Amino acid sequence: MSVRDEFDAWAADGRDKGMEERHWHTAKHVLARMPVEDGDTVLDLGTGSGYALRALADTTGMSRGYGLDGAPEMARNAREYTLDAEPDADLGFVVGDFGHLPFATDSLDHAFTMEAFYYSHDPHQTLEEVARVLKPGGTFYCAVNYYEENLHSHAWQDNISVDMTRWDADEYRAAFREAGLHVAEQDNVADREVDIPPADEFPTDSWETREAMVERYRELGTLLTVGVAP
Ligand SMILES: C[S@@+](CC[C@H](N)C(=O)[O-])C[C@H]1O[C@@H](n2cnc3c(N)ncnc32)[C@H](O)[C@@H]1O
Repeated sequence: MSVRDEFDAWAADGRDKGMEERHWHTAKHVLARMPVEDGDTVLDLGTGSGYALRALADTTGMSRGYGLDGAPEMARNAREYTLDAEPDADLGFVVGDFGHLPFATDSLDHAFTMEAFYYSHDPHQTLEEVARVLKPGGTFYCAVNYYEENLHSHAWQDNISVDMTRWDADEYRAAFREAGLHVAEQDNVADREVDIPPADEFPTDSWETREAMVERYRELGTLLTVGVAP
């Protein structure tokens, strides 16, 4: 199944909002670290419901944001939610693919992506595209929950028809550098909000042990890699 078919179905049955709720626990900490200044332009790759741009518009002086998504229904929902929110910045949602970013070279100040990068058909090409569209000194905040060290995420591929790339932290750093980005930092951002029941309630439907759930959320959390365009 294509990205379009898979994620249009998610948008149609409300899973875009479900993702937003789950991802917000760590995405908000990543967004708060982005050095967005007044007048900046920000790209959100795989924008889903578009919450990241609306949050940045609320908390920074950014003037323009583009949410790119391969699923037209996701982009349509994001547009609707954004109209309702009446953000201070000019936010637009475009349908496109991570392989060919529809932006001019050296045109964007920052890029963000949450739980989307690893769906790219060619993640190396996507990084080259990000490096191309960022202005010198522009940053790329790349956040993923599906990665090699997070053993608890490995089975996710079985439930989704789009191929997913599972890199470890070293591979992320190496790929960023190969694409010409400097690696400014890499970090695990813990999810401190997901409810973890007391030990005597395990096993649950999803978790054999409390230790495994603690490791997944409180220790591994979201892997963040930050690249800077030279
Ligand atoms: C798991 S969702 C995450 C959405 C949002 N960033 C969030 O945190 O909730 C991944 C999104 O990336 C989009 N996507 C996946 N592969 C893509 C590709 N190759 N090009 C453009 N968008 C893609 C999907 O349509 C989907 O909306």
